[in-house]
Amino acid sequence: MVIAGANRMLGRAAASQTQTPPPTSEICVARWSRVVLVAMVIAAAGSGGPGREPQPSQPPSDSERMKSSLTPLGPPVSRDRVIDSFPKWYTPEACLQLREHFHGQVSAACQCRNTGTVGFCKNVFDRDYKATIGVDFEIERFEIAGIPYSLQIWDTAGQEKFKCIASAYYRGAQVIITAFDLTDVQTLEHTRQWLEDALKENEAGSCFVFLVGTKKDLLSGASCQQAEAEAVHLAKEMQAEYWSVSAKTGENVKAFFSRVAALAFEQSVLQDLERWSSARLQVGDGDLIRMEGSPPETQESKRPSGLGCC
Ligand SMILES: Nc1nc2c(ncn2[C@@H]2O[C@H](COP(=O)(O)OP(=O)(O)OP(=O)(O)O)[C@@H](O)[C@H]2O)c(=O)[nH]1
Repeated sequence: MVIAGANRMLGRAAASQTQTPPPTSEICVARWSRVVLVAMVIAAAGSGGPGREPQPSQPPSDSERMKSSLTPLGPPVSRDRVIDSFPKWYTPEACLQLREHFHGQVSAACQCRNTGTVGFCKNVFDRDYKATIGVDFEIERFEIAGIPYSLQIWDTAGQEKFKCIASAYYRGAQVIITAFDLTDVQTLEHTRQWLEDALKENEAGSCFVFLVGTKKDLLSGASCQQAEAEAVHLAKEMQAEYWSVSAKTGENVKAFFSRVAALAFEQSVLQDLERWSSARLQVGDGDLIRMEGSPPETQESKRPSGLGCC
């Protein structure tokens, strides 16, 4: 099954990623989280240290996937990846998070700060369709409320013949994005199956779910409204948040990925705050969320890791 928009949309949004991470001397908290694209689903992620990103050729191991990663402070991210305020939804009818601010605990833990910015993302739209073979992988770096944060984006193939490969990448996703072609309502139906497959591999209620209609540039007026109304209806059933985007014009792409990143970031911080509730948490010099004390004993924390807690 082919859903248009996934790769190219990612290409645009996943931009100038894959820069070499800095040395792991300073550490901040960000949980592994992944975005799985079910034919276009994403999983968000905190980036690991040098050489610690999972390789695109194989699904991440349990330790890579589950451990709370300790993100080194990186070089400044590009200006359009800086998120200072909680990004808004696209459709209030199909949105589970209508609030407009970061969770109070997250705002308190993070000290917003301005950073210098360098560069802009590559802005590519490819009109030729090249099928995803199995899975594509991108890392997109953000700065959210002054804290460096990375999304790992696993774009799984939409074609039926790659289904087995794709499903190996669903587990441990923090965000699931399932996409369809707004100009072909039949593709909307397929999103149910992709979502079901992705949810099977994850704990109930552990993922943010997004339904995304692509090729918005090809529709307007009543036909666009009609397609969106059907999508919003399905999104409500799926307990998903709905977005319409265009990879070609870039409409809503940045806003969408900002929203995904912000929700994933907030959840990561809240989970880490909960896990470390007995420890003292502090934002160090505006650069890092710094933990002191011992985290609760978990299987994760018992695993040997080169990334110690600061
Ligand atoms: N006009 C227009 N074309 C688009 C848009 N998004 C994708 N396309 C085109 O649709 C075709 C398929 O896009 P892909 O993103 O590769 O589709 P996909 O669903 O990811 O495909 P698989 O990864 O193989 O599942 C390509 O020819 C793209 O150029 C869009 O927003 N507008």
